[in-house]
Amino acid sequence: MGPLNEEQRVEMLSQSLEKSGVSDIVKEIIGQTSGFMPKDIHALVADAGANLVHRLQDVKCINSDKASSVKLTSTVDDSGIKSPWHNLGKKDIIRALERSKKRNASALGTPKVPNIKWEDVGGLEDVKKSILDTVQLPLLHKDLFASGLRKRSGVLLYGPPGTGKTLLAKAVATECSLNFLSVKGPELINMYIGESEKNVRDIFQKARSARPCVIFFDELDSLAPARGASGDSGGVMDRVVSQMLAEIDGLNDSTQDLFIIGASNRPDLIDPALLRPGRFDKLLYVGVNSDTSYRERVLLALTRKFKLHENVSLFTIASKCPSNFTGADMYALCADAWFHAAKCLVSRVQMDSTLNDQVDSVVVEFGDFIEVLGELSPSLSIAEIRKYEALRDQFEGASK
Ligand SMILES: Nc1ncnc2c1ncn2[C@@H]1O[C@H](COP(=O)(O)OP(=O)(O)OP(=O)(O)O)[C@@H](O)[C@H]1O
Repeated sequence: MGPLNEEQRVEMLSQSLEKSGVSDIVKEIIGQTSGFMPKDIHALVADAGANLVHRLQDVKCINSDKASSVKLTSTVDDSGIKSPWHNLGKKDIIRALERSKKRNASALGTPKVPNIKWEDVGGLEDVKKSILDTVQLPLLHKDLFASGLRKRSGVLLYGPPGTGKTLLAKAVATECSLNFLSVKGPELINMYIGESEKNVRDIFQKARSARPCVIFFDELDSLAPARGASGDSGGVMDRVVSQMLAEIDGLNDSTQDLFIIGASNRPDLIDPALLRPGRFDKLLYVGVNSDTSYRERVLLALTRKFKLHENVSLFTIASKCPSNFTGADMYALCADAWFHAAKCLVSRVQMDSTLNDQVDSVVVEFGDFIEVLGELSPSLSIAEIRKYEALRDQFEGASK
C-alpha cells in the first residue's frame, strides 16, 4: 500500500489520538504528514506514546524526590477509567514528528560500491545484457556518447516482487565499479512542505559528488505516481515528480557517469512523463521463468558459497520446485536447507564429541533441500504472475 491521502491520514490519526484528548492537533500536523503510510502513522503515535512514558517517569522521580503529594494530571473518561493517554500532549506529538524527520534524512543513506557479483544473479541473462549495454557502453566510450544525438537512457526494471531487480541493479554497480545510491520511494517523501523536493535534489547532489554513481529508485511507482492521481491535496507527490523530471533532464547535460535505474511492480502507475526518452525509457521485464533450467541457474547462484554434498543435483531440486517459484522463494529454500543441515550437524556433534572439529563446516545435502521444500509455498500464484505478464505485454515495445 502506498502513501495515504489527506483524508485517510486525518481519519487514521484522529482514531489513534481519540483517547488522548489532543485530537485538535490533527488539523495542525496533517500537512506535515504528507507521504505517510499506515505504518508511519502507527510509528508516530507509538513514538509520541514513548515520549509520554519518559515524561511520566521523570515526573514520578521528581514527585518521589520531593515526597510531595503532587499528582499527575489525568482525566477520567465516560467509563470512569483513567487513561495514561490523557497525559499525551501536543509536545509529545511534535517531538515524535521531529524524530521521524531526522530518521528520514539519515535513511537516505550514503553511496557505496555494493558487493554483488554477476555470479550472484541466476538466469536473467537477457536483462543483464541490456542493462550492461545501457550502462557500460557510455562509460567505456564517454566522448562518443557525449556528442551523440541519442539521449542517455535510464533503465526501469519492472515485474513481480522478489525476482531479482534490486540484485541486478547492485550487480551492475559492482561490475562497473560504480557507487550505488539506493532510494526507496516512500522513504523520500517527507511530511514537511518543500522537504520532499529538497530530498530529491539532495539525492541527485549526493550522487553527483559520488560519481561514477548509480541512483537506484526502488518502488518508483510510490515515488512518482501519475500527477494528479495521488489524491494528495497537498500536492507533494506532484511536486516530487516535477523535481525528479527536472533533475533527470539536468543529467543529460552533464558527463556520462551518472545513471538512474528504477524498479517497480506497477509501471502502469508511474507518471508517463518519467518514461519518456532520456528518462526511464528502457523498460526491462524481470519475471518468473517456468523453465527448470532457469531455476537451476538461480539455485546455482544462491548456493555459490555453500559446501554442497556430492549427492546434490541442483537440476533435480529445480525440477521439484513449483514452476511459479520466484528468486526470493528459492533464496528461502536455500537458506532453510542450509539451516536444516546446520541443525543436523549440531545435534550430531552433541551426540558424538569426536565430530567437534566439523562444527564450522556445514555441508548441505540433497535431503536437506527436499526436507524443507515441502514446507515452502510460492509467494506468487500463477494467476498473479499472469497479471504481471499482461502488464509486460502492455509495455513491451515502449522502450524500442
Ligand atoms: N535471479 C536471482 N538470482 C539469485 N537470487 C535471486 C534472484 N532473484 C531473487 N533472488 C533472491 O531474492 C532476494 C530478493 O530479490 P530482490 O530484492 O532483488 O527482488 P526485487 O525484484 O527487487 O523485489 P521487490 O520488488 O520486492 O523489491 C535477493 O536478495 C536474492 O537473494
